[in-house]
Amino acid sequence: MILADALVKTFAGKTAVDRVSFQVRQGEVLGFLGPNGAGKSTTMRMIAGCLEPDGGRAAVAGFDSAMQRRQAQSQLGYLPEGAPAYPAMTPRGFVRFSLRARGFSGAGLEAAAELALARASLGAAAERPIGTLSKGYKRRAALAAAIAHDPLVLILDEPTDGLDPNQKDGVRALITAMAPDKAIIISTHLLDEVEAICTRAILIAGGRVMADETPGALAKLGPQGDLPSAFRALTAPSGEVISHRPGRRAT
Ligand SMILES: Nc1ncnc2c1ncn2[C@@H]1O[C@H](COP(=O)(O)OP(=O)(O)OP(=O)(O)O)[C@@H](O)[C@H]1O
Repeated sequence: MILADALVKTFAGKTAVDRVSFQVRQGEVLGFLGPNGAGKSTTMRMIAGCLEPDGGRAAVAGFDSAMQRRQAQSQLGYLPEGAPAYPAMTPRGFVRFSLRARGFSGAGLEAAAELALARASLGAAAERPIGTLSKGYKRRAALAAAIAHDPLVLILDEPTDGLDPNQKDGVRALITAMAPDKAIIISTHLLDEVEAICTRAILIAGGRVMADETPGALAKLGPQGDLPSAFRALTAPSGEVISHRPGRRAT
C-alpha cells in the first residue's frame, strides 16, 4: 500500500535522503527510526506528496505521490511534525473543515467527525480554540483530522510527541486498533514505542536505510541484543549497511 522506490532529496547540494526504498503492506506498522536529521520527515513528506523527490518515486495505494497527488492523498492520513492547525478553530471545527475539504457532508461528515474526536480522546477540549490548548491536545487535534476520513494509509510523524504517559498509551492503543485495515508508518525517537506497536522497523541514518527488520531482529543486531545498542551501533557515523530485508510488494 505504501511504496518508496529509490527516493532521493537534496537540499542546497546536501543529500538528505539517499535512495531510500521500502514497501509497507496492509496490517503493517512500520517504525521509522533514526537520529536527528537522518531524513525521516523528508522521506515521509515525499510519500505524502508534500515534497517532490529529486529522484525515485513514492506511491500510496497504487497512486504516484507526485504525479497522482490528489488520488494518493485521498487514501492518506498524514500527521506532520508539530501540530499544524488553525489556532482560532476548535478541534471539532478543524476536523469538520478537513472532512469538508475531502468531500464529506451531512450525516456522514458528522459521524466521521464524532468518531475521530472520540478516538483521539479530545473530550471537552474539542470545543476550545486550538491556540489555547496544551501541546498534547494540539497534537491530538491534528491526529483526529488525519484519521477522520478513515484512510487506507497513515503516515504519522512522531504521533506521541508531547503527550503524557497516559496519552501516549491511548494513541498507541489507537494505532494498534486501526492497524489491521491499514498500512501505517510512524516515526519516533522512542524505542519502547517501536517494541510496543511496530511490526517492523527501518533505521535510517545519513539519509540511507541502515536496517529493515522486525523490532526483535533489529534488537539482535545490537551488541547488547537490545534496540538502544542496535540504534547506537547502526547510526554511528562510520556505519555500513549491515542488514536490509527486501521490501514486500505494494498492494
Ligand atoms: N526545507 C529544508 N531545507 C533545507 N534543508 C532541509 C529542509 N528540510 C530538511 N532539511 C535537512 O534535511 C536533513 C534531514 O532532515 P529531516 O527533517 O528529514 O530529518 P529527521 O530524520 O526527520 O530529523 P528529526 O528526528 O530531527 O525530526 C537535515 O539535514 C535537515 O536539516
